Amino acid sequence: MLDIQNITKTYGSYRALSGITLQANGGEVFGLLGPNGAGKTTLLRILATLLRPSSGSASLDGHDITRDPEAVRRSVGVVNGGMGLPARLTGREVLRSFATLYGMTRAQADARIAELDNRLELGRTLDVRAGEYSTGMKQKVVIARAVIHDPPVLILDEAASGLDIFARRTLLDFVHATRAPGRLTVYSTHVMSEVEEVCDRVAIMHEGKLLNVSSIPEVLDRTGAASLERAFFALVRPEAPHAR
Ligand SMILES: Nc1ncnc2c1ncn2[C@@H]1O[C@H](COP(=O)(O)OP(=O)(O)OP(=O)(O)O)[C@@H](O)[C@H]1O
Repeated sequence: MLDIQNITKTYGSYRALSGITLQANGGEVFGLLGPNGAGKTTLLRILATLLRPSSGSASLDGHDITRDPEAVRRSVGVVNGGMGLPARLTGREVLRSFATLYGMTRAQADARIAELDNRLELGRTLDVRAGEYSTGMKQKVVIARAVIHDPPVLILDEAASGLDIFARRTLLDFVHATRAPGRLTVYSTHVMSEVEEVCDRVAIMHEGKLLNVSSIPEVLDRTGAASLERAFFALVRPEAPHAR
């Protein structure tokens, strides 16, 4: 479902990604975990065809990111920090306009909005203008907008950032409920507890490099660490005393 082969990205002389190779499968919630600057956003922007890799290749749902970016964009929904909503539109208007862009009829759009209302508890966000939203309301509509066309691949980049515990819970429950054969969610975060809760496997990144890809029990086993946080330190600084 996701196949990344030796992706490198340089900004001038700075190497943000060094030869990333990994695969993720349908049915998985796949975590991307790393501290600020690890390269997670750069990698996800490349997968979403918003940025070109310096070298290497990747395919998503069978579509090559450089040869067939249009097909990749149809197959993927993306949530990242930089997405605004038009202040004068209600949630329903935002979702209907995006549904139209994806070629959906009004009836299809409204059926999908009703389904997403159910799963994301959109509630009054649908009928209130985006300019009046709280952070949690905004993020719910941003997520609904990303998946309005029911893409097989969902990319969430720090999607829980800034959310209160209710909105965070709705998001994590949505991610759980979205897990299905033929569907992949890539969940990027620097928050270990979110990975522990929702991810089947996790890629641990640091300074543009991939340190480990496995399930959480496997990385604990490999490092001899008692928690994911300690496993991270064991991978980054094996000599440090807090690694285990
Ligand atoms: N346009 C750019 N020009 C130069 N350097 C960049 C650019 N975009 C990112 N970088 C650098 O590449 C590195 C990786 O950044 P990236 O945003 O991918 O990391 P991240 O893991 O998503 O971290 P964060 O959680 O802080 O967003 C960082 O050192 C960053 O400063």
